[in-house]
This record gives sequence, structure tokens and C-alpha cells, in this order.
Amino acid sequence: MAVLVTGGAGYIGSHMVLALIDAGHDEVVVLDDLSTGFDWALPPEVTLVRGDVADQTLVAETIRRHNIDALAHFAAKIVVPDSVSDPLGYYLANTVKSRALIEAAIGAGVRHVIFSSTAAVYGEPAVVPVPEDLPPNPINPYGRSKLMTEWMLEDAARAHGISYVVLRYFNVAGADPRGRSGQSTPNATHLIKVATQAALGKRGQLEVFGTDYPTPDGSCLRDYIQVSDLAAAHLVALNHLRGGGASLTLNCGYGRGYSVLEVIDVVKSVSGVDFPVKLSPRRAGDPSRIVAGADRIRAELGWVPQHDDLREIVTQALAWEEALGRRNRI
Ligand SMILES: NC(=O)c1ccc[n+]([C@@H]2O[C@H](COP(=O)([O-])OP(=O)(O)OC[C@H]3O[C@@H](n4cnc5c(N)ncnc54)[C@H](O)[C@@H]3O)[C@@H](O)[C@H]2O)c1
Ligand SMILES: O=c1ccn([C@@H]2O[C@H](COP(=O)(O)OP(=O)(O)O[C@H]3O[C@H](CO)[C@H](O)[C@H](O)[C@H]3O)[C@@H](O)[C@H]2O)c(=O)[nH]1
Repeated sequence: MAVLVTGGAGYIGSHMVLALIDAGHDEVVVLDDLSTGFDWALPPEVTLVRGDVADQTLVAETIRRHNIDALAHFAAKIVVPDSVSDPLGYYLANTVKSRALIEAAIGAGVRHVIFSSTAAVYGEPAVVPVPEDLPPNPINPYGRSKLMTEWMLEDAARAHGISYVVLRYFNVAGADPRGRSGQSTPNATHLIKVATQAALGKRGQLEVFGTDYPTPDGSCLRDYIQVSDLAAAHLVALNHLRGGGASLTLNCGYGRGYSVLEVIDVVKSVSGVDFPVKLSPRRAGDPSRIVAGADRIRAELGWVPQHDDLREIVTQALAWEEALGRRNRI
């Protein structure tokens, strides 16, 4: 049986593809429209089907042709402030298209779904670290668009007898420790990516969006999870589902928050570059602090992170950013 990875040419999806191949899965099929992903991010043995997740004919044909039993659905639009300025674009990409994909996948015989959800479903949680059973309350269209897909998947799974794992990622960062993939999006907005670009002189400065939050240093707190650790969580989720395990919703984070200013200090220290930092107003849609309650995934899936170290994450991100520059890719 094979796995279909939507968005597999993207940042996190490409690490999932590597994890599957490293674990000996001999058939991995990627469905990606390459809107933000790259075909060069995929190893040659992977089948790339270029197209839209909402193309139900293509999805059904792909699933039948490759005897796919499990779907890992990464494809999405992912930038929180963009979702505030273009909410309908985000509901289309993340909700409407996911609905079409889930329908086609179930119709073509998929039995298991792993869905890339987000800590943004919690909004501005009253409890930190945030446990999975806290009622979701997203504060931006990105989080809402993802929460609706969680609900669709849950309802469809119940109605059609399939099983799923919803993984709510916290802030994903770092790169493949063997240097095979990393965050390659041009004009990326993610803090660690942007900070490494500032350290390498690809950007003139780094802006800190908001220094008046109710946090110890006034900047936002986030839980940064290393991307290969996250991919490994998908592998154990896949084994769980194929082994007949029950549907689950799980946070993916380490349970420890770092402020924006702390992250900048680590990037400066690891790179040895004291790049310019500008203190700016708050960015639209940002919660002040979001840290994972991180116990359930360990208890349910036996997931054990291997890279829970911010300096290591930053070192990997910096090495990837340097490699992109050498290859003239960005
Ligand atoms: N990066 C993070 O910190 C983070 C945090 C929480 C959740 N997530 C979720 O993880 C998933 C992957 O994010 P990423 O950071 O790898 O983003 P990414 O932009 O690097 O990857 C998304 C991939 O999906 C593809 N894609 C987008 N729309 C498509 C469509 N309609 N049809 C086919 N392919 C399409 C893109 O070409 C790209 O390869 C997303 O669902 C995102 O919401 C990311
Ligand atoms: O140049 C920058 C970039 C970011 N930030 C700040 O750094 C923090 C982290 O911002 P990111 O853009 O790196 O990530 P987000 O927390 O906005 O969102 C990320 O994590 C979320 C889950 O927590 C979502 O899932 C989303 O897809 C993913 O982009 C925020 O306070 C942001 O304001 C800056 O100060 N300067």
C-alpha cells in the first residue's frame, strides 16, 4: 500500500517524504501544484503528480493507480497575516479544497488520513501550555480555515468508517539534519527563516512585530518544533492508523516557549552576526503566546523527539539558508 502526500514538495511535506523513504516505504506519491513547493525538493524515486488537491478526477485516478490507502494532507496556504487580508482565498485553499480532496479520497478507497492542522486553532488560549481538549477558538482566518477542515474530517471519518490523526503543529523550524531539505520559500515570513536571512545579509534587518505583549519581554512566545521530529510524528501516526488505532487529535510541539527576542539572540549567537533589529508595531492576527501541551502525543504514539534544542534548530536553518545561497536558489 502506498501513501499520498499532498504538498509533499513543500517545506514540511518534503521532510515527510524523506522520512517515509528513510523508513523503507517503497512507494511514495506526491500531489503538489508547486505553487510554493519545488520539484527539486523531492528525491528521484518519488512520483510527483503535478496538480490541484481539489481536482477530484486527478485525486481519484492517482489513488487508484498507486493503490493508496493513506493520505497525508499538507497542501495549504500558511501565512497568518495574509489570511487576514485575503480570508476568502484562505477558506478556498484550506477548507473548500480540503473538502473536495477528502471526498475524492474516501470515494477512491483511502482508509486513513493524517491532516496538517495548526496551533492557530487555539487562538489566544487562556491556558499555556495548551492541552488538546481546550475548546478551539481561532483568532485569524488561517486558524479558522484549518479548524473547519478538522471538523469536516472528523465528521466524514465517522460517517464513512475511516480513521484519522489530526496533528496540530506549533511553529515548525530547522532543516533535515543531513541537509537534504529545508525551508526554501522565497519571501518567507517565518521568524527563524527571516532571522537566518538577516544573519547572512540576504535581508538588511529583522523586524520584531510587537514589543508590548503581556509576556516576560513584551514579544510573542512560540513553541518551535524541529521539522524532522515533526515528520517522525507523522510516521508513528501512520503506523498507528494502519495498525487499527483510533482517530486522534494531537499537538506537535515541545512544551516550551521562546520569545521573539530570545530567538533573535540565539540566531545572533549561532551565526556570530549582530544583524540590525527594528522594533515594530504588532502584526495582524498574532496571538501573544502559544505553547504546546506536549504529553498526549508521547503517550498515544510513543513519539520521542530527537532535536528538541533551539540552538540545533537554528544551526540547521542557517546551514540550509547558506546552501540555498550557494545553489543560487534564493
Ligand atoms: N510552517 C509552519 O510553521 C506550520 C505550522 C502549522 C501548520 N502548518 C501546516 O503544515 C502544512 C505544510 O506547510 P509548509 O510550511 O510546508 O508550507 P509550504 O508552503 O512549504 O508547503 C505547502 C505545499 O503545498 C502545495 N500546495 C498548496 N496548495 C496546493 C493545492 N491547492 N494543490 C496542490 N498543492 C498545493 C505547495 O506547492 C507546497 O508545496 C500546511 O498545511 C500548514 O498549514 C505549518
Ligand atoms: O520577521 C518576523 C517574523 C515573525 N515575527 C514574529 O515571530 C513570531 C512567529 O511568527 P511566524 O511568522 O514565524 O509564525 P506564526 O506564529 O505566525 O505562525 C506559524 O505557526 C502557526 C502555529 O503557531 C501557524 O500554524 C502558521 O502556519 C505558521 O506560519 C510572531 O510573533 C511574529 O510576529 C517577527 O517578529 N518578525
